[in-house]
Amino acid sequence: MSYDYSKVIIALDTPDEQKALEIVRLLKDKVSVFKVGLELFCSQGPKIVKKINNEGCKVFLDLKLHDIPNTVAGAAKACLSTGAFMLDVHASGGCQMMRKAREAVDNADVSPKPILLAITVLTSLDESDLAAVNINKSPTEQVKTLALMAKESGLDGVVASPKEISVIREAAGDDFLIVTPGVRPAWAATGDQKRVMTPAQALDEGADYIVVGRPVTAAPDPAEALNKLFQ
Ligand SMILES: O=C(O)c1cc(=O)[nH]c(=O)n1[C@@H]1O[C@H](COP(=O)(O)O)[C@@H](O)[C@H]1O
Repeated sequence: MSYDYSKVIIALDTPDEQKALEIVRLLKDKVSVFKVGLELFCSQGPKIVKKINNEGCKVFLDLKLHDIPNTVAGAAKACLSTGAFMLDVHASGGCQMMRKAREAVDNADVSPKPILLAITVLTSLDESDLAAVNINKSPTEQVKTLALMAKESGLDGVVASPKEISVIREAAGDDFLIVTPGVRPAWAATGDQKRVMTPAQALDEGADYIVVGRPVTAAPDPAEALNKLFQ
């Protein structure tokens, strides 16, 4: 079975601009969306987004905004000027916060508008981690609650683990985007990810995008690792 590499987002978790751009240049024939997270953004600032765009690639600007509604609205507005293709906020910031982020995107004079996603339950957390913060629900139940809040707040989709795809689809429908990190080919180490499936399983379950970092970027030959992502 052949899998669609346009659904693959590569996470550039490095503080180093040259290393990030090297990976983009090495993989851009196959993948067109790269993720700039807090490590790269805090090290290099917003200009890194333009530099990746100049390579002909799109950027998921993954800053996981989570604050009071007014502050998140301002930060989302500031993110829009970077030219990002995707932005995210934490669903657990609440519906009012997510609606303010939605308004900031809708009111901005940018075209096309970025996709606005909500983080549900981080893929590094399991049931015992949720219990430790007094959330006495399974990750699946909590993801469903947060995904429905995100949908009600007008967001375009959510970030969740592949294990929750079918529950989100059933609750939120086919036109709600599902982006799944926590993907690990059978040949890769799980590391700090707890709710995982393989990239092939995640796409079979119906993920719109999968996010993968270290199995590709930390491999001795990232291009070869990308080629065998679905094995
Ligand atoms: O928002 C994310 O992208 C994200 C959400 C989540 O729940 N889990 C998660 O791992 N991520 C990100 O996805 C990437 C996964 O990287 P690897 O674990 O190296 O494949 C990292 O950049 C994380 O910040």
